[in-house]
Amino acid sequence: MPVEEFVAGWISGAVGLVLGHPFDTVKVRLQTQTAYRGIVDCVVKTYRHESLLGFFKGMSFPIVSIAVVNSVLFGVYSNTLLALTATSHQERRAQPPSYTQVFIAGCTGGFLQACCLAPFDLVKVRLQNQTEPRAQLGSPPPRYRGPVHCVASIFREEGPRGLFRGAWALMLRDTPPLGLYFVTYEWLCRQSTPDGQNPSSATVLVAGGFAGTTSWMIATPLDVIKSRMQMAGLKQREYRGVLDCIVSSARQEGLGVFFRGLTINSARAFPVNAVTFLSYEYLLHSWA
Ligand SMILES: C[N+](C)(C)CCCC[C@H](N)C(=O)O
Repeated sequence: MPVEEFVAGWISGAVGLVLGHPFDTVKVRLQTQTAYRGIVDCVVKTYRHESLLGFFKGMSFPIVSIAVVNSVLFGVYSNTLLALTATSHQERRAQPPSYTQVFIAGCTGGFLQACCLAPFDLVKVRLQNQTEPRAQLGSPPPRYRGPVHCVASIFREEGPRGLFRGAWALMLRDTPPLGLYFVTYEWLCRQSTPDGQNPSSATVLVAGGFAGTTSWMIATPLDVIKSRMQMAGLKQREYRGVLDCIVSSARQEGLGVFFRGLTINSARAFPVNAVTFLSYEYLLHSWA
């Protein structure tokens, strides 16, 4: 099982995360809180109340987890293709896999990375939703002092299963859209690359960006549900499951609720995934 895809996935994921985390924080707040009138209002209030650091809340954990998660995603994707087509990453330029094989490999990687991501994503969302300003005299302390305290509190208050709150919604959010993610990337690369050659950096950037944007546009409704289920029991009501969350959210706030964060998800996804794919391809090419 080639290891370099896992390492390249790790590094490329971390690079993309730092670039995209502020977008992600605004998105999570728009999806789970009613305190903001829109993206600009959320950005202004966050900056005014919490300074620039407010946009990077909850990032320390994902820096570690995105390494694991992106490593699993790209490593499992590439090795599933190896199992399906008996070709390595380099050989696949000359012998491209079918889009069905790419979709299956992407879904496999998407499902397994979601299993790894669930506890980390829960902690990220809980910390991102803490809107108290940095510790000031007299201001109420936030519920969680940091990622480790958050894990300990969830474990104590909600039990070990509490760390996987929202996991089913996360798996539904990630599995088909990540299959589509890799199909979009492969299709765009092949449209602008002569057979048997490696795509240019510009092609990789554009294909990676559109792959990320397409995937996030498809995934946003379940991303809203996932975030709400992760916050349930704290500020939000408890839900009896994914379907209950979907029905009660639609009943209380209308169908538009499922597209909260779509704009910011799409805006964030293009640069983040352009950089992620470019660094991934660059690392594999330099290690070939
Ligand atoms: C499946 N879903 C759309 C949720 C994610 C697809 C892209 C994942 C990428 N690491 C990023 O953070 O953008």
